[in-house]
Amino acid sequence: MIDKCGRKINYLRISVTDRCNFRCRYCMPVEGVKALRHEEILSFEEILRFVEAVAPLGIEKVRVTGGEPLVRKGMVEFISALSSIEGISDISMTTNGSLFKEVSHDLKKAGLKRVNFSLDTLNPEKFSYITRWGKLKDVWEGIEEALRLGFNPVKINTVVARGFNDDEVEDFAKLTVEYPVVIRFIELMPLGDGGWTKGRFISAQDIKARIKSELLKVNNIEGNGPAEYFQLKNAKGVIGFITPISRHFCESCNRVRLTADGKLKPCLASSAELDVKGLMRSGAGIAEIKEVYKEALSIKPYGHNMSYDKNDEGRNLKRKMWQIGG
Ligand SMILES: Nc1nc2c(ncn2[C@@H]2O[C@H](COP(=O)(O)OP(=O)(O)OP(=O)(O)O)[C@@H](O)[C@H]2O)c(=O)[nH]1
Ligand SMILES: C[S@@+](CC[C@H](N)C(=O)[O-])C[C@H]1O[C@@H](n2cnc3c(N)ncnc32)[C@H](O)[C@@H]1O
Ligand code: SF4
Ligand code: SF4
Repeated sequence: MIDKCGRKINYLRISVTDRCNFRCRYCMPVEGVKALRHEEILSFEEILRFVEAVAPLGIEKVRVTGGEPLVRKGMVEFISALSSIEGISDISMTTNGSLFKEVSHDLKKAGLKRVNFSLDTLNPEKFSYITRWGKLKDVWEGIEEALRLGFNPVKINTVVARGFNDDEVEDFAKLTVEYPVVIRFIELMPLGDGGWTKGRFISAQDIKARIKSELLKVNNIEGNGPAEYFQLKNAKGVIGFITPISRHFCESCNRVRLTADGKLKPCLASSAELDVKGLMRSGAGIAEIKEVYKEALSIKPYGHNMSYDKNDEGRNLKRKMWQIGG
């Protein structure tokens, strides 16, 4: 479907859980996180019913995210069921990668096409610091396994934070010489829940400046993501910059989101949400689900006004990244 701003919406991001086995410092607080109760989150059957309803309205691509999607039991069966829905041609996952290796083969067989790993440092001690207790080795083995199994492309998302990993930008970029991965540097958004804010922000322009090697412009990387791409000479992989703050890409936005607790969100950076769970649990059928989806598109904002300028905490959105499905 085309929304009121003329954008083709074909991408649904589904958060399958608000739980996570990490507590990345820019994302979640270490304590005080009250996880949703089992009955508060959509069952896989409910999510599948929703996808079946919206696929005929133009949703072709589905990304599974969270929280950490792989902490939810039954992911392989869920991916398999998703991939059998008519019209869904691209199923991908965004994961911290720590639990990926052992289920990677089954996920591939079930129909998962692409994986984006989040990895913010290449230093094991810094990795345990940023995630609070994670092991870099687990994630790296997951990435290598994804490459071995032929997931394509394999993307690595790196949120760059001043004073934490801005000294590693060149090292990340150089990974693309040896590995056929897509490294995407992401600007820190004021949607975190860990107290990392304005002082940690670095614009993509400044991130780029930390790469001393020549960057050659590249087009057409598979995926829906809002990034600008480059390549180092003779590299197997590609480098991208995601610029939610310094250069908005909302005019080409193609996505809506379903939260773990069953709210349909037309935009990551808006508190607007429609209650799909309540609707489905009150016995609504496919036609009513379609109507609520159309309503979401009709209120999808043209853009966002997240910024660090108004106050240091950014905007007071009702939900943070881990609760929306970053
Ligand atoms: N402002 C904004 N940022 C987004 C949006 N979607 C994703 N991002 C940012 O981009 C990062 C990467 O997102 P991914 O989950 O890897 O998904 P993607 O970029 O859509 O992925 P591909 O389909 O592989 O291109 C997220 O962690 C966010 O920081 C969005 O709709 N708006
Ligand atoms: C919320 S996580 C959910 C999926 C999974 N747990 C993971 O880490 O990939 C999705 C993405 O959001 C990013 N993210 C979290 N907080 C962010 C923030 N404040 N600004 C920018 N990106 C953020 C993470 O780095 C990760 O790449
Ligand atoms: S970024 Fe992902 S892995 Fe890290 S705390 Fe947030 S949801 Fe968990
Ligand atoms: S901020 Fe909203 S409108 Fe802009 S790209 Fe993200 S979801 Fe789309």
